[in-house]
Amino acid sequence: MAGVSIPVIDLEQFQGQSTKILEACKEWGCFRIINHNIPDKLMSDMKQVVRSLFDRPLEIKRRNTDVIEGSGYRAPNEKNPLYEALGLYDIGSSDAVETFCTQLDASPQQREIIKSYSNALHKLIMELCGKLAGSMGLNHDLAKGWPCQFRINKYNFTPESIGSSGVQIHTDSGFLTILQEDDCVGGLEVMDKSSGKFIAVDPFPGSLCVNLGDMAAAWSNGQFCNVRHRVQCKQAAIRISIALFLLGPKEAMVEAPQEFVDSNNPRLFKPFTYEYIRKLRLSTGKHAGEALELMRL
Ligand SMILES: O=C(O)CCC(=O)C(=O)O
Ligand SMILES: [Fe+2]
Repeated sequence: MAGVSIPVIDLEQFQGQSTKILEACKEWGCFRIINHNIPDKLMSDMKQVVRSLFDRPLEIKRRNTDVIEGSGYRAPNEKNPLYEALGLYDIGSSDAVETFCTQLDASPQQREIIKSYSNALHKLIMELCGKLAGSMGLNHDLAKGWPCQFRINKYNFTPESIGSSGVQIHTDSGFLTILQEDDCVGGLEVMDKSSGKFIAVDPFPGSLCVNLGDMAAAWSNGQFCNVRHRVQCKQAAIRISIALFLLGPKEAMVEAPQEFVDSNNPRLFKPFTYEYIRKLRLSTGKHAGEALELMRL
């Protein structure tokens, strides 16, 4: 749909925009943030580090093993032949960040950039989640102690691949994702839930894209949209994106607070753990929100 774009939220004006942000969460499940306090230089330095990590030989990338299923290196495969990823669980742990750097032979300078980026993004995602909870009239420390998965993505788009899929349609499994997309190469598309049509999310250098996942839909008793999205190959170029996923409580049940439930808004989902949904998605191969639908009461 030409001319339609996702909402833009100015984080410096957050107080005045809480209605806009809640509307974005409900109608889109995604929005852009500007004035987020992450320096442009840190974002571009990190992108350069990411490119260089992907240029490591395969045997080095393979050292980046899973900590939880799906958290480590993903080589291109039959389903997603253009796509490669490296990852880290949990970015809130400085030991895990050090291990990631060591596995990938990061230089001292690259290590500093990865550490600064991790700290800054971790702080931002926690603050953003707190602000969302606050806008819903609840305690700001909703996500205290929740683990965060970090993933860097590389798409090797070629002239032959134009029009094909880089990453297939999915929802993110966690609560909130902050995505630094490629500042030049587009391809991300989000589904407009009212029309079911995909909308291109074009590059917007300096901003960050926020997606809400399955946990946010469950926690809000279905008020927030777990946005379906995909990446399409639009041009023959390497595309880099950097994603931070705030997952969900480690052990506690995910369920909507009583404030979101009344006779007009009955409880929609059975309580479940984040781990349960993550495993259900992986074991069924259903990644586009169907696992959450199985939890409906
Ligand atoms: O590369 C992108 O822009 C999106 C990546 C994504 O959706 C994901 O890592 O979950
Ligand atoms: Fe995603």
